[in-house]
Amino acid sequence: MEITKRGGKWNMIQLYGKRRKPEEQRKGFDNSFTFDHRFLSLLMLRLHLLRLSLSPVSPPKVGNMIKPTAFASGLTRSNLCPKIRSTMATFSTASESPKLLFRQLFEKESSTYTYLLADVGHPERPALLIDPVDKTAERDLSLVNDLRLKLTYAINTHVHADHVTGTGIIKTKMPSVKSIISRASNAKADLLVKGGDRIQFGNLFLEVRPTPGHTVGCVTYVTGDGSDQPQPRMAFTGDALLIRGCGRTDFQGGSSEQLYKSVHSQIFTLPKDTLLYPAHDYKGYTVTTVEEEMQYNPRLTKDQEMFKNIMADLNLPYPKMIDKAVPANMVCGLQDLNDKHSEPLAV
Ligand SMILES: N[C@@H](CCC(=O)N[C@@H](CSS)C(=O)NCC(=O)O)C(=O)O
Repeated sequence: MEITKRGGKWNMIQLYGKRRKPEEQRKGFDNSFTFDHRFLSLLMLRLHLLRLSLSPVSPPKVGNMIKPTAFASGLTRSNLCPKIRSTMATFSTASESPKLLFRQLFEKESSTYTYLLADVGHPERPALLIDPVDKTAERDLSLVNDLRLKLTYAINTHVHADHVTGTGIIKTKMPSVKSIISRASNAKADLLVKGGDRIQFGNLFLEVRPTPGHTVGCVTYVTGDGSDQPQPRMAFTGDALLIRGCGRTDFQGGSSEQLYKSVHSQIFTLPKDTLLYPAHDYKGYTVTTVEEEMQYNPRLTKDQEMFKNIMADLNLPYPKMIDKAVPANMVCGLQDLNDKHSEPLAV
């Protein structure tokens, strides 16, 4: 390849190129070869394969699991020739380093945050939504679509009392999406999780931590611990911990004693720089850290007895939608959709 500058423009005379048509030459185009991206791609692929043939062959290791990811998209060992087989395995390692795409989304009527996470380093771009809301489910799906993600899970941190989850609508529009909630919530969903479980999306995962107290089944989802996982870690605390606040404890099996223990044992023990993302904010905050809340949270920095008194004196009115929201969320938002939805739910 030769690169020249003529008339203030750089021109590439490329080995894999295409000569310009005579009429283009007459119009004053440069009469050298034009650059053709298809040929460049071919050249780069050849160089890449040459490089791969010199590197050791091993499938990607994810935690304790060996993932045969080269074969995840319909390719099987039997339909690959031996030479391709070895390069495919190595190729998948190189192309699948986890890379987190993260979006914080807001539903203004209930002041709810929904979170979109995806592994865009994985060829399938698997994604999950945490705490989607019915009113903004279409917006969330349109974003998933725009970003070319494959939505795998719609996850709830708990049975919400102030809004209906978007999980039902999402499952109706995208039946392959699996709903997730904690087993302790006693709600119905495709997958029921408990403390210690991992929710895998591509080569990234969320760890489930039980954080009861606002409701019996509240959990916090934390990004994985490991050098191949996002740093700093991120925790999606639902209503257990709000920025400079916490969830109320006066219904759905709430307990201030339990909430205090949950936050101190499951959230404040995370690394200090862990980013905390709550399910609601009523003051305009978006994110906080473990360190910040351990220092400034006006409720949770107190001792347990004081915390109990603070919570007992909150005197908040019941959420306006509680009578509609709780029954709907006990079936992950599928209450009006069951006739249209044939997939059985696991209890
Ligand atoms: N006004 C809202 C409900 C507000 C509310 O009660 N928020 C809950 C989380 S949603 S159940 C909460 O725990 N708040 C804690 C606090 O200190 O504000 C409505 O009517 O929907």
